[in-house]
Amino acid sequence: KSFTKKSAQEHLPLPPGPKPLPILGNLHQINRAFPWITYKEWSEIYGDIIYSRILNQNVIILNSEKVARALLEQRSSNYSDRPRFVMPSARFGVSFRTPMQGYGDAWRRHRRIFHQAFRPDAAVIYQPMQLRKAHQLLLDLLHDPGNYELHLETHSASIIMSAVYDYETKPNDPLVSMIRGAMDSIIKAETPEKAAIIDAYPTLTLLPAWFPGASFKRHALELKSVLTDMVEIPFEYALDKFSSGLSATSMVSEGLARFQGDASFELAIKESSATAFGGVPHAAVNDDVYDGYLIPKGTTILTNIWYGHNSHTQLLASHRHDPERFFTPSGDLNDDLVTPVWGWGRRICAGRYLADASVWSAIVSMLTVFDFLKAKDASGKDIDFEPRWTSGVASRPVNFPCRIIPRRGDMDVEKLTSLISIAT
Ligand code: HEM
Repeated sequence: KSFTKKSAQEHLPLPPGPKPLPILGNLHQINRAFPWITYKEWSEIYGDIIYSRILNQNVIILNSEKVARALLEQRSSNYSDRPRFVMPSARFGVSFRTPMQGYGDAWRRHRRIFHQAFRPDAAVIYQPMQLRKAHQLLLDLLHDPGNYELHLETHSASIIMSAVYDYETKPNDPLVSMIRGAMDSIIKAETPEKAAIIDAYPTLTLLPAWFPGASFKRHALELKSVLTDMVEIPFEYALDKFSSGLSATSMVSEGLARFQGDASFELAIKESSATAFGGVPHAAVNDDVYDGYLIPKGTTILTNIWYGHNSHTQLLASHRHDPERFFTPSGDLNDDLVTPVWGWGRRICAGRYLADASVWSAIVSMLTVFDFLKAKDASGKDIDFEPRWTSGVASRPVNFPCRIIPRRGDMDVEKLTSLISIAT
């Protein structure tokens, strides 16, 4: 019976998509810096579920929240795997972090550790620390508004370092710089499109690192050493603190206390704690059928979160400043929590409650104290600019000229410090 079902499935069409070339597939048609733009253009022609081929890999792009939910949430057990090579550097043994784990026991251990530390009722423990970090962000912005990008990055890194390792960051912290450097490399270079090229031509990995064109290998080897430091150094710090009985609540101290003596968990705590951020593809475990189309086993599933957002919430583009989108016609808050940012199904972001509270406390604190305005030129006219975005597996706005000025004209560091101490 299962044989008949399988042969019937094999004759089903694949989802619609652009015509592939014999070896390249659709690789040549994809905007490699901003693939989501290509995926959006394809969706206008082919719809919400698109089949494409990158070299020898089947890639299905989900371009709407509806299809993403139908597959990744409602059929979660079939779509909770990760592609074999999410990252090019996985070829060189860089695959210990939670987002890259296949759907199996090691991943389950990682998720348990995250869940214990960051489930909704546990994540509230970190709120006083998050508020303290939001206040530090205000002081940094007041003192040195031109470097706002650095202050925002320091804010999010220092919350993660505190919640995961109970590590208090210092100004210009070397550990934060190291982690920022490693994350930058991952985001820029470790895209699923590049992983597909190396998966199709594994012999490329045999080229010596100095060979022209083998830059990915040089990069992967460098990344391997940076990532090893990123896993070992903060973990050793947290372990020492835990052993001396001095540690406050953190993901590592909670994990060590709970699973002490279980070697597989101790390794999982070390590996999972190095995870700071994910935006990564899913993979289909078995053949599946959706809307009359075949989704073959092993297919890489990419959700175009960017497009999902821009078509989300009554087609109001997320890049427009338009708070009205969160109100009902009668003026009450609607129930839109913009959940697609966290992904879907069993691989949904494991740090979402912590991250949500960090973003919220930082935004409300900044809006209370500052106005964010366009920068002015020498003649006092507003400087207009076209927003630009970084490329890679995650994207953020490129630094743009702006003025961050206190809403109260008499605000200085001393006043702000005293206001903060009254508020806490
Ligand atoms: C605003 C900040 C954040 C955003 C937008 C975000 C978003 C995401 C997204 C989209 C995924 C992929 C979900 C999927 O595959 O469907 C993910 C995975 C993940 N995130 Fe986050 N995340 C954020 C912050 C964090 C933080 C602070 C932590 C940890 C403290 C964290 C831990 C993880 C982990 C462990 C995974 C992998 C889950 C798995 O593969 O099972 N994230 N995140």
